[in-house]
Amino acid sequence: MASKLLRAVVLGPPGSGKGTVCQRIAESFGLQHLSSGHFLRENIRAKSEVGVLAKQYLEQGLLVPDHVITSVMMMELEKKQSQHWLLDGFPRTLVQAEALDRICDLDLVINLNIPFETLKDRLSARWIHPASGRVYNMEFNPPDVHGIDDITGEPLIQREDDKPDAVAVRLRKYKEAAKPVIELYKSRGVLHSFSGTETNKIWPYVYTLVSSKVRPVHSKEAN
Ligand SMILES: Nc1nc2c(ncn2[C@@H]2O[C@H](COP(=O)(O)OP(=O)(O)O)[C@@H](O)[C@H]2O)c(=O)[nH]1
Ligand SMILES: Nc1ccn([C@@H]2O[C@H](COP(=O)(O)OP(=O)(O)O)[C@@H](O)[C@H]2O)c(=O)n1
Repeated sequence: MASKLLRAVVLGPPGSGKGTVCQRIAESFGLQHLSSGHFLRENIRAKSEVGVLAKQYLEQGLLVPDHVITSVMMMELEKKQSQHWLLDGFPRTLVQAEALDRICDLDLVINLNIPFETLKDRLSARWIHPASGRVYNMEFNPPDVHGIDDITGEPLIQREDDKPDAVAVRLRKYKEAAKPVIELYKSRGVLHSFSGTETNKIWPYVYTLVSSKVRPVHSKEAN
């Protein structure tokens, strides 16, 4: 078992289950889950300089400029230098992947391949708890009480960019931007792709893969 700190990335289109899989990996292996989308939404809520700039892009389903998201993520990664980490939503373009290259060597890239129709269905039923980034789905993992976060009791919301028009733009943009990133990681031999329509079926394979790099927090098998 390697003792070095894990540097991992989860790639996949909107709705592919990056957040869901990252949350499970973070819980099972005790590593830091860093979601670029969550950081952007936190900045928007706080009306920070980055948030004000990013808002217009997120609302339209567009990617924020590379230098903006890269500087947000570099600041976060600097704070987590001594921990295992897992990136969700970053890098999304080749320029972002090259910036990440300058600060670390990735050990593992998990790529989620999910059919287009499945993505659209999932996003229309996604609800989030904005403060924590916890993700629910009215069919897959509904909250205990409709519209309420299980942990805090606060209201859940639907993301503006999960509305059908923005979803169509996001899915199209994802493909163009992600292709060279996927090619880069494939050529390095760190890319592991998983296809399917159900996270619960993909998860045991992801668990086994991550177990080959980091020790699970609890020594029970994935289920
Ligand atoms: N029906 C269904 N929904 C899922 C499955 N896996 C994840 N979801 C839900 O699909 C939505 C998108 O997943 P999320 O992890 O947020 O994807 P991301 O956009 O790639 O981070 C969320 O509402 C999840 O709860 C699944 O296997 N089946
Ligand atoms: N590297 C990134 C990550 C997110 N984003 C923005 O944040 C939005 C939400 O990203 P996310 O990773 O939370 O969600 P999904 O689009 O994967 O569902 C994206 O649609 C982009 O507008 C970005 O511009 N650049």
